[in-house]
Amino acid sequence: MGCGILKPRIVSGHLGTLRAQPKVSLLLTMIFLFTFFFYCLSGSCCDSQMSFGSLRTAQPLVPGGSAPAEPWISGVGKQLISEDAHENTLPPGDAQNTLHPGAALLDSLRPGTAHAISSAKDGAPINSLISSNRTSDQKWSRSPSAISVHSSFGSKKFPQAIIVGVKKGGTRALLEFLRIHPDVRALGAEPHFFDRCYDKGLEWYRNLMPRTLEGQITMEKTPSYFVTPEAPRRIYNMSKDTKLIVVVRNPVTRAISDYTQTLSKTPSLPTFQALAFKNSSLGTIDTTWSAIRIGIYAKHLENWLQYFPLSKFLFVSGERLVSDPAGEMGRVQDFLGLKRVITDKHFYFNKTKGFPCLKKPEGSSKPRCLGKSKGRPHPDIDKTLLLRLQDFYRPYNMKFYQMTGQNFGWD
Ligand SMILES: Nc1ncnc2c1ncn2[C@@H]1O[C@H](COP(=O)(O)OS(=O)(=O)O)[C@@H](OP(=O)(O)O)[C@H]1O
Repeated sequence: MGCGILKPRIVSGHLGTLRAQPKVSLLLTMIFLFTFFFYCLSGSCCDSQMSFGSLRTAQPLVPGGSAPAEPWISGVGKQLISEDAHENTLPPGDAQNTLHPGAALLDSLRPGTAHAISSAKDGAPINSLISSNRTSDQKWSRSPSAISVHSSFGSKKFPQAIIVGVKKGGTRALLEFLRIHPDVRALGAEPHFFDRCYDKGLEWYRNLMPRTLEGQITMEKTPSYFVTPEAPRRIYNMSKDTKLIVVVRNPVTRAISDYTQTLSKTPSLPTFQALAFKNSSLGTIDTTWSAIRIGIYAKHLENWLQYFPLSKFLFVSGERLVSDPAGEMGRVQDFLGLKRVITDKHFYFNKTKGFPCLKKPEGSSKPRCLGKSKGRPHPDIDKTLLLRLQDFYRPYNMKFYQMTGQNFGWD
């Protein structure tokens, strides 16, 4: 029985409208398909998938502000990244069991998910991503080009640029700002390879990296590298061409920020004054306390300069990263040889947060500020004590300005 018999039956049917029905439904289908096609072309299609994904990880708003309070590091990622340098760490013990085999497994078995995981802002344990729906959430939270291109192609390379310091300088903000650049692919978590995990070997390290295409830069940030005596030599041995970015901030404010972070975890911590001075009066400053020692930038830089020439460094002002993020990002992009894509239009100042935030962070269409652990209120420190610390740092700051050829205006 062919189509010929069916056709006359419909035509000869007593309901004349039957003849029109297939055409109408065909027309409606066409209209629907065209509408959907153009909807997708405009990008709205991905947005809807994005919001579907993000619905699962509801993000509260900053009180009184327009941006969500959640950090850019969202979802499962928060397990590793959300808090601070300490918590941004891939625990040395866990790292090999979770990241390396997991990443390898994903690369070989599920290329479509490898990108989402390796580029997760958080460096969430790979195992948890494999076994949860998060994988697909993360996948859909990205633009389609990112999914199809990055996930299946490219290769894992050693980072060509590393944010090596300094702790509490603004390193997270810098990395998250950089991540919106299409030619930057960065590991979200701090791998701590050159300080704590070096014995895992370079291949382990490379395997942590997100895949990159030709022309893209692989990056990571671990602020403790700057004060690790072995780090310069180890990085040099990986590649003497590595570009090194150091975000520096007034060492007095940095020390207080460091203290504030520890205090948030250990409320019984002695006062800042008790820790900063050897005999609790405003006597000798205790340079064995890491919060103080880290801020002697000139000393740490001397060690680095034994391996790398100054031209391999970019010193970013932590203060300007807050007051003029676009300007500072311009310098960073130039240093990395990138097209100036990140500009003023990517930032807005969130009054509630008191910091610049991104209008569209990587992988999201919504504005986002850094999390609660960034921009914490600092405890009040006695003015005399502050002046004493400022005096202490002054000669080191001067030396640092001289070495870098930049005046950061801390004095
Ligand atoms: N845009 C934006 N949003 C929030 N916070 C910002 C931003 N830019 C710089 N900062 C400053 O970054 C400080 C934290 O520095 P790090 O990210 O280097 O800290 S860490 O070492 O990774 O823990 C953090 O220090 P605290 O203010 O002491 O919390 C901030 O002052």
